[in-house]
Amino acid sequence: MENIIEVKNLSKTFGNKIALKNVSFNVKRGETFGFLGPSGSGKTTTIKMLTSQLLQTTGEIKVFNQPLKKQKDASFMKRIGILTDNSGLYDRLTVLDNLTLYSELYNVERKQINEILEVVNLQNETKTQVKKLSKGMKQRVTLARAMLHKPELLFLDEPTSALDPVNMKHIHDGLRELNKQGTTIFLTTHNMMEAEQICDRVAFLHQGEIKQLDTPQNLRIQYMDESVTLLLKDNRSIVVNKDEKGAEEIYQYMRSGEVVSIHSNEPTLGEIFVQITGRELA
Ligand SMILES: Nc1ncnc2c1ncn2[C@@H]1O[C@H](COP(=O)(O)OP(=O)(O)OP(=O)(O)O)[C@@H](O)[C@H]1O
Repeated sequence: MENIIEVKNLSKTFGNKIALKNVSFNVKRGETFGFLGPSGSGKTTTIKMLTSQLLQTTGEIKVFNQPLKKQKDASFMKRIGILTDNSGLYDRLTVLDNLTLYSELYNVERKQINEILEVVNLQNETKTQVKKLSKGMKQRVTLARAMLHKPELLFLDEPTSALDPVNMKHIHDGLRELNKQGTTIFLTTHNMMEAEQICDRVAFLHQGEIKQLDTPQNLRIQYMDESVTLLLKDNRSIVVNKDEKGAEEIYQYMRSGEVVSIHSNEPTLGEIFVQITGRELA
């Protein structure tokens, strides 16, 4: 699969503060790629450099097969969508007027606004002024705006940080659908559940460096415990090693008909992150 983003030896320093250290990765066309890291690990800095909002100190970035600096033009901006914390919404305008303004800029059909409003669950707030919305609602309008023109490549910086579980699910469903329709998604998050649910591959960022990069499934297998858990009929659960002795134990429990279920002890992405970096994601 063709790379839509190529990053080689990327670094960024602010004065003597190193925000990003020699980071390299590729994002394939069609995938949802997650950049996971705790606060201050360099996620926003990376998104800003990938979207031409910030210049790198050293390293190369290619987007759509072109070095990035040559592309800061309208045609490039039309191919991407960006959600960052600075919302850029017009506070005194309604939700609908904000999106209409944007749709005119990007030649988006009116019916697409209604579609997107449903994706972000704001179909009943179209006439509400943005200044009267809650933080989570504003985040959803900003997200709607970033997705409205169904960009080839969508950058989302912590897209669901202010959302409750119901709206988070709405957004995840919407992102999956957009991805199915062909949008490549690059998202940052410190929410490992979010990453597990929607990302095809994830990079673990810690203090400006990529510590791991793989599919969630491969990471879970790589860091899997050498044991399995048996749930028995009397509600006991026992942990058995994956060795000859363990096999014998499992055999005995199976023979006596006590086993309800057996499952492997796969760690969550959050647990893997702690194993690698010694600190929590959130
Ligand atoms: N304009 C700036 N000037 C100086 N230092 C900066 C600037 N922007 C970011 N930094 C520093 O770079 C590091 C990475 O910051 P960045 O905002 O990329 O982290 P992040 O992973 O997005 O964190 P968060 O989840 O809190 O948004 C931090 O130590 C931050 O203080």
